[in-house]
Amino acid sequence: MRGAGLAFFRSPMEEKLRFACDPARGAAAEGYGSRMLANDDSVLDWRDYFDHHTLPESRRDPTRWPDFVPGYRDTVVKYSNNMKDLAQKLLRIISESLNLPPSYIEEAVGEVYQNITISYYSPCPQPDLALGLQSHSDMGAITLLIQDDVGGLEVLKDGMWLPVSPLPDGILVILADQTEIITNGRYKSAVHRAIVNTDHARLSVATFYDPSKSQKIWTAPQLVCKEHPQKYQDVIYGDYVSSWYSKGPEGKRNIDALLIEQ
Ligand SMILES: O=C(O)CCC(=O)C(=O)O
Ligand SMILES: [Fe+2]
Repeated sequence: MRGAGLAFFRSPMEEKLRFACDPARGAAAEGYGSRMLANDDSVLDWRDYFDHHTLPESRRDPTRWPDFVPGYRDTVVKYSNNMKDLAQKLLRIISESLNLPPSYIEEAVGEVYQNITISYYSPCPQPDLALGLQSHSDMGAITLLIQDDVGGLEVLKDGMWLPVSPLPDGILVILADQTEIITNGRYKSAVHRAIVNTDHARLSVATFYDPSKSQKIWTAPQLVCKEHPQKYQDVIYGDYVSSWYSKGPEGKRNIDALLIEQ
């Protein structure tokens, strides 16, 4: 999967632009895009990406993906199916760890909407003025990330940014906001960002396991008690996503807007 991505990003711009995302389709459009320019004057995102809509199969149209890298489309389809299985296994383990029925979180999320985003961060002449990808938490249920050996991902822990050592053969699990809501905060979504450097390009592939826009997400009643009052309001996932796109992450967790005053 990383090889396919790298071959794409190293291809001539005119080839890549044949698969550019359509800005008219909004921020969630599929295809090749670039955030090398700031949309305001504060933070620069120094990142090229390719976003694939992979599940449910009705959204999956491999003709929208590169045709000039041999094996690209088959690789993405295979990877999509494998990552779905792995994400579901992990959600089962998480459910069981909380004494919920194994399929609890999977069912609470409903039909999976999976997107796969390859990010390519080229070397940046002034890394102190830019971020590869600004601070955010992922909005869906769970994200599986693979990366090369360059490093650049950081997670926020106790107010400090900690670098994540890149494990080129590992799959990094990033819990996302809906899992935090369903588990009443027992599992927390991770605030993370990507930084860039002057010398090395970096490639990562994030596979997002998200609910459908119409799915209602609520906290498992089994996890609400006197010691653990309900933390978050119920939310329709589509409304959650729109509020992120209208306000932007700005380093603050989108999920905090749902906090119930205790
Ligand atoms: O490039 C990375 O390591 C992070 C990517 C990421 O967080 C995302 O696409 O949501
Ligand atoms: Fe992320």
